Amino acid sequence: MKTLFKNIKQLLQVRDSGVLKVSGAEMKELPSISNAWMLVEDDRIADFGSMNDAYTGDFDEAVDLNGKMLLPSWCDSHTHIVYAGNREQEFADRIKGLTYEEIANRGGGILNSAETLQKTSENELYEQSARRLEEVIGLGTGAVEIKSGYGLTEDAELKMLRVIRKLKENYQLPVKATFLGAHAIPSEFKSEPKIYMDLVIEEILPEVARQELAEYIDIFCEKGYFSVEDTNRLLTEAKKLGLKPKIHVNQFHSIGGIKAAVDHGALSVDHLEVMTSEDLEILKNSQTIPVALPSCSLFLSIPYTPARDLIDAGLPLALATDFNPGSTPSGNMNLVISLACIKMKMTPEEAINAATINGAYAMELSEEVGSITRGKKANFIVTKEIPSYTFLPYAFGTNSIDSVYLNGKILQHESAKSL
Ligand SMILES: N=CN[C@@H](CCC(=O)O)C(=O)O
Ligand SMILES: [Zn+2]
Repeated sequence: MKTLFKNIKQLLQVRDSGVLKVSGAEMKELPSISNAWMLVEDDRIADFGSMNDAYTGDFDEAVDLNGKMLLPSWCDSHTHIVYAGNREQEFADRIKGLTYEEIANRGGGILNSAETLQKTSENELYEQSARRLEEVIGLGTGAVEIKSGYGLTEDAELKMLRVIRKLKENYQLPVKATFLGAHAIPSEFKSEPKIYMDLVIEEILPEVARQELAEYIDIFCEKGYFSVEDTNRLLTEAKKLGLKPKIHVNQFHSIGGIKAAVDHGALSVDHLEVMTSEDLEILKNSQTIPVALPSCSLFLSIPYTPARDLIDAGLPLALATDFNPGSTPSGNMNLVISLACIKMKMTPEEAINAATINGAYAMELSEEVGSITRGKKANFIVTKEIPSYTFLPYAFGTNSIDSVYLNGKILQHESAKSL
């Protein structure tokens, strides 16, 4: 099946194969073709060019995109989409003056979500999570990473990871799974946190690896959660089982998590709201990609990741949602790119690069998705008629998406199932 998309106002993020991420000043460039065509053959991008050099080959169907733009789907490399229930009561409590930390200290926060998830059946958890996944696909996400970490017992962590596996099987977008058993210390281990780490490392992790339920390992390396020593221990063991680190660091404090991550060859370090110059230097000498989560900063009123410092130091940067019930109850990558521009002073080109090709890199998917490249998966967004691509982050809160495609097929009725 060959479909020709013609009269595309602008075809965005056009790259040769081999560009797996963009760093520093490269992020200012968003290669594009104005007045373009693109040919999709089955589930792949087959070819593209300028309408001035029109496509003359055969095709089965033509779609006229007069005035509309086409860009690769968003690649959301950090989410916690699989969770049960919500935490809107904590939201109201924070408005009244309690802090995120105070709520966590009185047994709320991650432990609150874990209690709910433990009581929720696997089927119900799947149904709630599938609804969220369908919502974000409709918002233009075409590849996603999903973490466990709201189970905090062997049974509940494995339940979460089985739900992620089922989402992978049932939905037509690449899904990567991350084991985040070290997300918070359950209350029963409060006085002996080491025993919980022993459980995660000696019991749960080997089972996750045996059942091949996750590609990545994560830990919340933060004061009051897990130490650098815990991080080193976990990452050492996970590596032996073939799980690469993508870890939560520097959300509230810089305690040495970035160094530990880089020492263990982490694929990404995520959050980074609090950065020291030493942290920046360590990243400059590494292959680890920083990931910023601006919707979390908005929701918790905490600092934004210093994107300018990172990019101006020549580093790559990816943007992701962090979709979760506590710190970011939103999986909207369109809002993420707006916040990146408005609050982090990223240019529209930098934000779109960070949310597409660099997001794909942060999931080891940039040979498959993240740019308009011959041979890549035809996962893309068609915009409404908009004046320029800058309109996407500029018109924050506006839905500028006309339609989304996964594997060359248009999403019907808000559902990406069984395309
Ligand atoms: N910071 C750690 N984990 C999540 C939030 C967890 C929660 O509050 O439920 C995050 O990435 O923001
Ligand atoms: Zn997170």
